[in-house]
Formats: sequence, C-alpha cells, structure tokens
Amino acid sequence: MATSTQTIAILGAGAWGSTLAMLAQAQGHRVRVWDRRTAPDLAGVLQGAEVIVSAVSMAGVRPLAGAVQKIGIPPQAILVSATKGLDPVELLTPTQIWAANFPNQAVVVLSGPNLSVEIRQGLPAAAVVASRDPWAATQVQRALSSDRFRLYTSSDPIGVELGGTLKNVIAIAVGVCDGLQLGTNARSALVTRGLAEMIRVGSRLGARPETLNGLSGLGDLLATCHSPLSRNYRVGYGLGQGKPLGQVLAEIEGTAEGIHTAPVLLKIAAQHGIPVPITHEVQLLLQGQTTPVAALARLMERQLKSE
Ligand SMILES: NC(=O)C1=CN([C@@H]2O[C@H](COP(=O)(O)OP(=O)(O)OC[C@H]3O[C@@H](n4cnc5c(N)ncnc54)[C@H](OP(=O)(O)O)[C@@H]3O)[C@@H](O)[C@H]2O)C=CC1
Ligand SMILES: O=C(CO)COP(=O)(O)O
Repeated sequence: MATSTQTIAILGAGAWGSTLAMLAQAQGHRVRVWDRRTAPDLAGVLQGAEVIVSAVSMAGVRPLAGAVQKIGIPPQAILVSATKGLDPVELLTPTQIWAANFPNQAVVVLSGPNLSVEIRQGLPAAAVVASRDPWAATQVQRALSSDRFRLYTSSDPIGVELGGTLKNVIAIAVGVCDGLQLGTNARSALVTRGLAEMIRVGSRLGARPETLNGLSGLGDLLATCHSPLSRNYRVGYGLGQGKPLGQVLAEIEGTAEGIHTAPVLLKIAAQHGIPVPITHEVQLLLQGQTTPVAALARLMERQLKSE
C-alpha cells in the first residue's frame, strides 16, 4: 500500500509524534524524530526530509515553524500538520502558521479519531489528510496508510483542521456532563448540539459542512467524547466532579488542547458574530467563573428555537 521508502521527519515526540513515528517506521520509511529536550538537532532531522510531520502541541507550533524556516527545508518537502489547536496570537490554525512561513511549500493537515494509546496497541484507526494540493495529500496518504491506519484524502483542509480542533472543546463539555452523571440522553444532546456548534463555526470560517460530519469532525467527536483515554474528556469529567482545574490537570499526562482552544475560539466567534453557547460555558468553567450545575442550567434555559 505504501509508496517507496521515504525520509520522514517527525517534529515532536509526545504521545502523538511518537505514535506517528511508529506508524511511519512500520511502513519501512527512514524516520527521524526531533524533540526539543531529547533530540535537539533540528537541522540534522530536517536534512533531506521528503515529508515533515509537525506533531507538537499548539504552544510549540509558532516557535517551531520559525526555527524550521530559519534552517530551510528541501523545496519538494511536504509539510504535514498533526496539531489540533488554535493560535492565541493571530487566531490562526496550525496549517495557516506553517503556510505563512512556507508560502511555496505543500502543506497537508492530518486529523481524525486517533486516540494514540489505541493506535500504539495496534488497534485499527482511520484519519483524513487534506490539502489544497491534491498531489501532496495523496503522497501522504500513500506514505502513511497501512492495514491498521486507513487514510482518506480531502480537498477541504480548513474543514478537516477545524473538525479536529473544535471537538476538543465539546469533549470537555461532554466530560462535564458525564462527571455530573447526567445520563445518556443529556450526553447525546450535548454531542449533537456540539456538532451543530462546530459546523456553525466551521462553515463561517470556510469549511464544508459535510467535512465536519466526517472522520475529522463527527468521527473525532465520537472518539473523544466516549473515551476516558481522551485528555480533554477527562478534564471535563474532573470539573464535573467538582475538582478544581489545577487538580484535574495534575492528574492528566500530556496536553489537553481544548483548554487553550476555548478562549481563542470565543474571540474568533465574537469577531464573526457566531453563537457558541457550549464553548462559552466551557470557558467560564475553565476560568472558575461558574459551576457545572449553573453552566448546565444556562444551556437548558436558553431561548427556545428550532433545531
Ligand atoms: N495524543 C493523541 O491521541 C493525539 C494528539 N493530537 C494532537 O497532537 C498534538 C500533540 O499532542 P500529544 O503528542 O498528545 O501531546 P503531548 O503533551 O504528549 O506532547 C506534546 C509535544 O509537543 C512538544 N511541545 C510543546 N510545546 C513546545 C514548544 N514550545 N516547542 C517545541 N515543542 C513543544 C512537547 O515537548 P516537551 O515534551 O518538551 O514539552 C511534546 O513533544 C496536540 O495538538 C494534540 O491535540 C492529535 C491526534 C491524536
Ligand atoms: O485528538 C485526539 C483523538 O483524536 C486526542 O484526544 P485528547 O487530546 O483529548 O486526548
């Protein structure tokens, strides 16, 4: 299934970067991993790379893109972004930051329901690779697809990227709902209205609504909102149980991007006049400005409307 052996640089050796490195290695590629602490030779890792995958958390994207730009990369190299977050400085998505630093380079977003723990166990998963450059998306699809990681291509990168990013905030809300033990009906309502909120935001920002109903949208929402493996869900669950955010974070290993995405998303929504009631309540909760019960009451008491 895979193309010929390629040189693939993976930037970031957290849970997701290490898992992607494992998937690429399993396909026989020459894989080099960069990590700011354990393997800091970025220039060496980038040298001769045909595919460069960025899997750092959102906080690292801007500094990393700047550092990669300073070093320079081969003109034909494809940049792949696997980060799910929003930039608090310029309100950009990760691929928008990469594209701003590399205007002449092909940029691909990789996103889907991909809880890394399951993938590392060898369980099957699927995801989407999206780009304005169909050749680049197909190259990445061929390079990383396997019998346990099925990749679909898409020509809607903003839709695919926002699907993976926005669901983290909804996963926090659904975690709160479960932490409060509100039952299956409440959780289903929240997931569905959460998807509506994601589609509302996504379509205003240029995404195709059907993309958000796909793997990197509904698919990722289902994975993240139904699994204690999800760090975002666990943040919400802890808050729903009445724990303070500091304690919840101390109990979780790794990055829960939804915490950082919520305030940026609120800013974007305000700029565009998009109603985001669930995100609004999540942000109030994260700031300790409301309680789970009060947030729920406000969502239930909103003005009645058509679906
Ligand atoms: N884990 C998963 O299942 C999936 C995660 N993702 C997304 O991938 C991204 C990374 O997640 P994940 O690997 O799980 O998170 P982790 O917390 O496990 O790892 C984050 C990685 O980013 C690096 N990093 C953070 N800040 C910086 C910085 N300023 N400069 C350079 N490197 C930095 C960390 O380095 P250090 O260790 O030195 O702090 C670490 O290597 C997130 O956006 C996440 O939403 C997407 C799909 C699945
Ligand atoms: O994005 C993910 C699964 O697709 C990982 O979810 P968490 O970041 O909530 O653990």
